[in-house]
Order: sequence, then structure tokens, then C-alpha cells
Amino acid sequence: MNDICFPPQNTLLTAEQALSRIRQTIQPISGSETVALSLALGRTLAEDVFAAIDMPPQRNAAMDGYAFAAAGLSGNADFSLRMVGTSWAGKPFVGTPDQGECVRIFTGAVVPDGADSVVAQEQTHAGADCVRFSAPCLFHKNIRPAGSDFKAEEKLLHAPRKLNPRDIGLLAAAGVAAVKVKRRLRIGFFSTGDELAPLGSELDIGQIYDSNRYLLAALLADPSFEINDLGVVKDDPQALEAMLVSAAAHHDALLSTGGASVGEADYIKQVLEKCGQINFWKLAIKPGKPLAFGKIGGCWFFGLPGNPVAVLVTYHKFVKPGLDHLLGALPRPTLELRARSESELRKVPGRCEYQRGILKQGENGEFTVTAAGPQDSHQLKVASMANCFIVLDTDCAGVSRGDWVLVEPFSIDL
Ligand SMILES: Nc1nc2c(c(=O)[nH]1)N[C@H]1C(S)=C(S)[C@@H](COP(=O)(O)OP(=O)(O)OC[C@H]3O[C@@H](n4cnc5c(N)ncnc54)[C@H](O)[C@@H]3O)O[C@H]1N2
Ligand code: MOO
Repeated sequence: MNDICFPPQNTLLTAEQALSRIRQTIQPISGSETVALSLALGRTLAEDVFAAIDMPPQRNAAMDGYAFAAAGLSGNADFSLRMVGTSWAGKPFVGTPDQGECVRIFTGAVVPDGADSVVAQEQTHAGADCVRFSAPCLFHKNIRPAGSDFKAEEKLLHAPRKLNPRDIGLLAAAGVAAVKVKRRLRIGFFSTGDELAPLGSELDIGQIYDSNRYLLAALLADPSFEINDLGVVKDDPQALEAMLVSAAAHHDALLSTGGASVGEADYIKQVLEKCGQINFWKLAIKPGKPLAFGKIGGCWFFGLPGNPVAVLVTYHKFVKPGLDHLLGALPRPTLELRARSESELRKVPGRCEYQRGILKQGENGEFTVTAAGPQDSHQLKVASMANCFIVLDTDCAGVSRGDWVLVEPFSIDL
């Protein structure tokens, strides 16, 4: 048995079995590079990141107001203090206010030594050089201690985290100008099919536009991926083999669409078996049944079905998690919600279905979902209107209006 094959597949794999095979089989890449923080969004950390400084570096004011020492003052009566200077953000007050004195201070400015309280200006009445504080006046407030966000040498982020916008802000605050990240995956993709015409051309009878390559390019738009559009391959086994063999030499992963089923012009499985190794083909899901996964030389291969909605489903459920695994990124949790179905949903037992739905949240907080339209796997307009998959498990025999269903929104950042 070769190194990526599992025992022969007599039955259709479940989605869970297929994903676990993908994760068990794919070995994450090891290469890394250092990139400027401004280019690091969506990249995967290759090493942990530590803070070089305390944040804030010194204690500072959380409000525009006045800073002073509370000792000897009563917060339960009005009192007045003499203003002896100003602490600006970026231009601290030099000196120490004595008893009976205060310093004008602005949000983010360093709190002068000796002061232990900042009172917001709304609770004061400022005169020429004197400030009156109205009772009740809270002391020991509105000061952010040094290091209250994070401390120097603290581990801020663990590898292999995929950096999100909040992480980028955090690392900038910590003065981290560059980070070591996993190198980008080189991913090639192509369509197969004699019926495919390029955008901008007039369609002959029997032709359709090649939407899958555009869909895939959009799905693959990820800073961790360097994508390469390899065009269209005709329904011809020699041409397909030539493409697979030559492209496999230059990519970490290859994706194709079409030709994955059992028709006489469907060559993906036989050519993959000839020039590479097949791990699985055919899943008990709808749409997306004829998904092929394997390897050609050192390159991972996903042969997606031709139907555009099957491309959408198999990309989200298998290809993206597989590519994230190849990158070495942590698996992302799948956000699953329970929603009340406002549509009757037709389904026959046998395959898990990913129907396209429109998820809404009512004023009472309850999620509801409606079918985005008819559920054929060529219907991209319905997929475009949808914002979620309605996941109906293998045994489900249909859903009545008002039933609770499981829903997976398309976009999440977890
Ligand atoms: N006898 C059987 N027929 C089919 C089965 C089956 O099990 N037995 N499975 C069906 C399922 S499920 C799917 S999905 C499709 C997948 O077939 P292929 O992967 O071989 O894809 P094609 O036959 O090449 O194309 C299917 C469909 O998609 C259109 N297509 C293909 N490429 C593109 C593209 N780049 N852009 C837009 N549309 C594309 C193509 O014209 C076909 O309409 O097989 C079922 N049949
Ligand atoms: O992948 Mo097919 O589109 O299951 O019907």
C-alpha cells in the first residue's frame, strides 16, 4: 500500500471521515519567512510572539481631567486645588504635584509621580489657576497601571495562529515590526470541460461560461495562499495527465473542477490513479459527492465536482480545512447555530446535505432560516443569495416548517 492510501473504499465516506483522512494524511509544510507586520494579516505564525515592552509603558490617564494625590482630601465635600502644570499625551508634566496641587491631564498622558487619582473634567470647575472639585468625588480612579494590557516578555500570541486584525493591532502596540510566519502555499487551480467558454466570448450552443475558476479564485483569496490560475483543460485524459504532472511539480496543492464523476468524459479518477495516488473518491454528501483527494508526487490534489454549488460546498468543508492543515494553522472551529426553519425542506435519507439558506435573527434573539431557493447544485443565484448552509444529517428525511435545524454561517472569524 502506498503512503497516502487507506483501505479500499467500498462505501461513500461521511464528511467527518473524509476530513479526518485529509488531516491524517497531509503533512504540514515547514518553510517560513519573516514579513513586515503590515503584510502579516491572515498569515500563520511560525513562532510564538513575545512583548518587548510593558503596555502601557507608564501609568497614564483614562480621562481628560485633573491628576492629584488623594491623601488629606475628603471626597464627600467640595475642595479646590491649585493647578501647577499640564501633562499632555506625548509630553508629560515634569515634576511632582504637592498636597493642595493638581495637574491638568489628558487621556493617555503619563500620570505624574505622586498623583494617585484622576478626576474627569466634567466633575470640576476650572478657574484661572485653581480647580474646584464637586462632591462626591471618587479617588484612586481613572489611572491605567503600567503593564495593565500586557507585560514585557509576556507571550502574546502562540504559533501556529492565523493572524486576525485584532492580533495585528496588538503586535503593533507591542512594537513588533515584523513576524516569522509560515511561507505561503503555492496553489494551482484549473477547470476541466469541453463546454467551458471564457468570459467575454459569445457562447456557442452547448457552451457555458467557466464560473468555477472565478468562484475558486475568490474562495482562495487568502493572504496565506499564492494562487495560480492554470486555465481550462479539455475533457481529454492525455491533456489532463500532462497538466497534473507538470503543475504538481510547482505547487503544494492543485485543485480542479469537473470530470470527477462517472460519465464517459470524466477522467479525474482514472488519471489520478495513473499519475498519482488516490486517497478517497466519493462522499455521502450533497452536493459534492464525487470529490477526489490524493497526491501527485509531492503535491496534494483535490478534484472537485463540476457543479458550481458542489465546488462551494467541497471547498468550505474539505479543501479549506485541508489547506489550513497543510499550512500548519490551527483548525478553526465550525460555528454552528440552531435556527428555526421557516421553510419546508425536502430531503431523502442517505447523504448529509448542505442546503443553501438565509439566516436571520429576530428581535427576540431567535435565529430563523429560510431556504434561499431551489437546491439544485447548478444554481449559483440561490447560493449567492444565501448566507449559510443548512446542514441536514444523513438520516434526515425532510424538515417541516417550525422545526429546529443546524446552520453554518458562511463567514466567521473565530
Ligand atoms: N450517473 C451519474 N451521474 C452523475 C453522478 C453520479 O453519481 N452518477 N453524480 C452527479 C453529481 S453529484 C455531480 S456533482 C456531477 C459532478 O460531475 P463532474 O465532476 O464529472 O462534473 P462535470 O460532469 O464535468 O460537470 C457537472 C456540471 O457542472 C458544470 N460545470 C463543470 N465545470 C464547470 C465550470 N468550470 N464552470 C461552470 N460550470 C461547470 C457542467 O457543465 C455540468 O453541468 O455529476 C453528476 N452526475
Ligand atoms: O455534488 Mo452533486 O452536485 O452532489 O449533485
